[in-house]
Amino acid sequence: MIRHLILEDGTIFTGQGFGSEEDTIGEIVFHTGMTGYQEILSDPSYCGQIVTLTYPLIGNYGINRDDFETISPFINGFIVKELCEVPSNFRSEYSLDEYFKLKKIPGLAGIDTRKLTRIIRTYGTLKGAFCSENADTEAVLAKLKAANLPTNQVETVSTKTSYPSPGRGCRVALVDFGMKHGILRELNKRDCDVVVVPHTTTAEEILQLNPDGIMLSNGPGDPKDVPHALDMINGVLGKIPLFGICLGHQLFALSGGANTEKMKFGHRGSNHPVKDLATGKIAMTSQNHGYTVTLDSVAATDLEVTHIALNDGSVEGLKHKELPAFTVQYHPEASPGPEDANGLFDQFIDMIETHKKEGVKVCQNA
Ligand SMILES: NC(=O)CC[C@H](N)C(=O)O
Repeated sequence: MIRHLILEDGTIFTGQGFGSEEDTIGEIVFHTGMTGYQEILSDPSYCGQIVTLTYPLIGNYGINRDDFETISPFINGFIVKELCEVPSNFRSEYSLDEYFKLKKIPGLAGIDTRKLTRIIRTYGTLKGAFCSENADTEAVLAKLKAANLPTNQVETVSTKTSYPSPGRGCRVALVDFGMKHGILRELNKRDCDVVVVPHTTTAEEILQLNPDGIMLSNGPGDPKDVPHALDMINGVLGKIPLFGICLGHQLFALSGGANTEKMKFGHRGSNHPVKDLATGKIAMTSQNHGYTVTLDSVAATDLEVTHIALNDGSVEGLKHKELPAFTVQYHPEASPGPEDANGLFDQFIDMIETHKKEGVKVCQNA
């Protein structure tokens, strides 16, 4: 099946459709990782977006049972240069084409993804639409230009009810704004007694769980679309240690009085160097974000910038100057990507232990 991709600037790419035959629209973003397409396509932070991969051959190890970051993907489309139709890996259960048919996600293969990426890098992230060979491209373009991108993605991807992921260690309330399973895996690995709660949970409801710490997950969209989380964050701040990742980091910044803004084309890849300003150490990090904390807005708050991106100097980490709370813009859980920053989960557990020793809270296994 021949399929077109139409960009809002009028560019038309024509390639081979795969997966579902549905026509979708979405914000087009590119990811530069060489591997990890299964984790990328199932990361809820891409909700509503069409993801293109810059690595030229995708699908060669298929889709397996173990590497999902959520149960069902929320992406609106996937674009690759060359699609591997016959995957070869002992874990593979589906080809990308079979999997996308099952999940009703349209794909496009055989277009020049370098050209597409250069357009995004030049003009910034733009809207795009998939349509069939026979569609009236002028009409699709007009519809695309008029279309508003959704603003309720956190509502779409967050759990509707709380659920436990039991352990014998510290109890962590994990606020699900569109949580990647990798975060839960890292907490479970450290034997945390996790309770995953919906994004609408209030500070009182969280404190009633008697947690030793709180984690703010990653998630899709603009952090300013989640204003209800700011009161919750301020309500628990200082009472229990806090760790936030990506959207969680941006919400922490907003709750502390700093600002966020949309980036031209964001950071999505597996090799973004980030500098820890306290130690001077550089970590290679996994990233997926289109918004960032505005550097100049942090100075007037009680927050401090702890990490910066070496590629563009943007804010990559924050901490509260006095209270036990820190956040990062990148993904210490990796999946996909390097695990250089994995120790941040241990830092969080250490922070909880220290907080407990100070007599504020007694942990189950203390
Ligand atoms: N992975 C994330 O949590 C992304 C955060 C936010 N949706 C952004 O694009 O910046």
